Amino acid sequence: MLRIALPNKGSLATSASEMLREAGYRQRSDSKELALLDAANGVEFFYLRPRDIALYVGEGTLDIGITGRDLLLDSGAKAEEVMSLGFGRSSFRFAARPGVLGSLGDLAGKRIATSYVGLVRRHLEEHGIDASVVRLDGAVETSIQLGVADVIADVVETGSTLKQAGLEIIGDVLLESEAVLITRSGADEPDSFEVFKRRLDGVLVARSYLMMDYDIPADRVEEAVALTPGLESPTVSPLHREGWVAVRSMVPSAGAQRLMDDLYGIGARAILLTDIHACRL
Ligand SMILES: Nc1ncnc2c1ncn2[C@@H]1O[C@H](COP(=O)(O)OP(=O)(O)OP(=O)(O)O)[C@@H](O)[C@H]1O
Ligand SMILES: O=P(O)(O)OC[C@H]1O[C@H](OP(=O)(O)OP(=O)(O)O)[C@H](O)[C@@H]1O
Ligand SMILES: [Mg+2]
Repeated sequence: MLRIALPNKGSLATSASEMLREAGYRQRSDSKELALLDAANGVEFFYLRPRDIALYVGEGTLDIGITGRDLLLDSGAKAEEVMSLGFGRSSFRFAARPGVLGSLGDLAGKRIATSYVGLVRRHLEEHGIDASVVRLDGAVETSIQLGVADVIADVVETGSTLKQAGLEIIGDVLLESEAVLITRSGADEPDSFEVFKRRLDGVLVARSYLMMDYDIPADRVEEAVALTPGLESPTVSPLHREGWVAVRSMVPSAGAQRLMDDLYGIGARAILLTDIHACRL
């Protein structure tokens, strides 16, 4: 039985559950459920605070987990990233009132409020900066207005929270984060982990590719196939109409409309795009 830690609430919870559902696993219907057994697939899910997930996995209490890269690195747990999952993207940044800091060098002697003390301390150490770190649970943007800190270090997604608080970003991104699949560092691969990873991979591919079909004169097929090489190799089948063939190929969703225009331009017709519901490569 593969024991898997999943976010119980917050920014990652819904997307993580959706991804697992798309991969064919049972998911809880009530957000108060703490654990869920999917016996048919040989897995058991435990719904935990995203911040605690790396600890459970690092200690070996649970085999694998889904959490944010920033939370994994902040925790210092003995767990490592196996695969990035393409949702929950954010960046981790310093911010302050305009004019307070010219550059990150001016952080020395300042009070920095954050919920990610591990990340911030490591960054300060690496840059030889002596500043004090104020640990807060959330709403860190308000700490400046309330006089508890001079600078904050926090997750930025759209930037609207910073804007509302009248703060501006300072310096470069400390970390680009997204949801990641994690295991215990150095552990043997748990049973059935390969199948689990392949299923998640299948979801990522199904989300980022479409299936394209078109008909084309046989003498243009090499040109067309160069535009739609597929992942392995496109399927080319004969058509009843003499001198024409049908081509079927997976194409990246991004830019698919442009690709249809280009194919039309070289003589392809009946160009169809369809969703891929699930896949194993
Ligand atoms: N807009 C966002 N706000 C906070 N975290 C985000 C956001 N977008 C993505 N994330 C990611 O979600 C993870 C934090 O999730 P967590 O559930 O702890 O915080 P939260 O979404 O702020 O929830 P809470 O309601 O408990 O404050 C981090 O990996 C973070 O990078
Ligand atoms: O860049 P944005 O799109 O505005 O998102 C980032 C904000 O969202 C999160 O706060 P949340 O609403 O989770 O409140 P919290 O600070 O109490 O965790 C995070 O801590 C930032 O404040
Ligand atoms: Mg939050």
